[in-house]
Amino acid sequence: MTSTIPTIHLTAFTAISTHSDADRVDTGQALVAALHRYGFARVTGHGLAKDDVDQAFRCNQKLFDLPFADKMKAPHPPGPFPHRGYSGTDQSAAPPSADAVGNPSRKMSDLRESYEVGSEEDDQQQNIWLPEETLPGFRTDAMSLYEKLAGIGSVLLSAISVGLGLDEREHGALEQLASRRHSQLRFLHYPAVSRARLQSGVFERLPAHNDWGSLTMLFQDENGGLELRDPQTEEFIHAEPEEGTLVLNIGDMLGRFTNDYLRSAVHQVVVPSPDTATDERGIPARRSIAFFVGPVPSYTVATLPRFVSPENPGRYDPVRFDEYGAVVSKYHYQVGNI
Ligand SMILES: O=C(O)CCC(=O)C(=O)O
Ligand SMILES: [Fe+2]
Repeated sequence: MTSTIPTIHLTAFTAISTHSDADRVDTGQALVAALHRYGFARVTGHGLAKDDVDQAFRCNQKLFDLPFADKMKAPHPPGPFPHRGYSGTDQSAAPPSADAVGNPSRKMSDLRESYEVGSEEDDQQQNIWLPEETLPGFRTDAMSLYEKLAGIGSVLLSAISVGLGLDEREHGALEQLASRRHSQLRFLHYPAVSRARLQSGVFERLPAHNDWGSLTMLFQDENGGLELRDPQTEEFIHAEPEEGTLVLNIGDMLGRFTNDYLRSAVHQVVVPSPDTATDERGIPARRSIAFFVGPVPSYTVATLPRFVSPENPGRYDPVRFDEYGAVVSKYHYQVGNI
């Protein structure tokens, strides 16, 4: 693996008064260059305070540490929609037999649990909450995190707009790709993997996929595993966890909007190689928090004319975000990716 993930310092956009317009153009262009070349970047100076990140991971831990029966008080409904509440399997149940371990049809959810949250003002999907007494403060904390991350999503889009040099009309179209009421916050927990299970083969915790929104911000704990595919070499690059850094990746909507000038990034979460399992018990658990920025569901995403030319014909027809999401999420649900 030769490539490294570029790091962009966003302070020109998050500490406005101490930076000039020229700084913002430099930052925007550096961000766009990274997203054009790779479809992803690390971002520092994003404006989410360390305390907020720590609090978010405490929330993640308390949530998934609950007994399975408690987590099932807010179950994700069957099917991909609404994409809200808890998905996972009972980790305390008997581990699968050796046969089941080698069986590729085993549900991926054995290796992952998640909890999805949206805006309280989302008119399409309602949140599914645990009873307050089951996890006091979770609802308030999750909503506060949602709002902060939605704000950072808008800042990132502004930086992209400056970097692309969009005019006012084009900027208006880009802004439609981020709806504060229709984005999604996802808490993820990948349980520890025992030595016995590791020896049965290395598998993904989350198979390779693209996100279908506009862009995704990802915070991960110190236990790595996230890999992003370099679109030129097609090699996966390991995103080594770094404190204070989020990993930004482009989703399908921004890919379509820019005719792939900004590339929707293929990414996955792998179980670290068994050789790295210094712990007798195997590979430790991993936690992450993803925030998916997306358009209003009824919005039709069309490629900006500036990205289309006779040499570079348009690759995509306009598509309504909800119609696109319905097809893609149904697929992901069927294969067990969500
Ligand atoms: O957990 C991670 O690092 C990645 C999560 C992810 O890609 C997703 O939820 O779409
Ligand atoms: Fe993803």
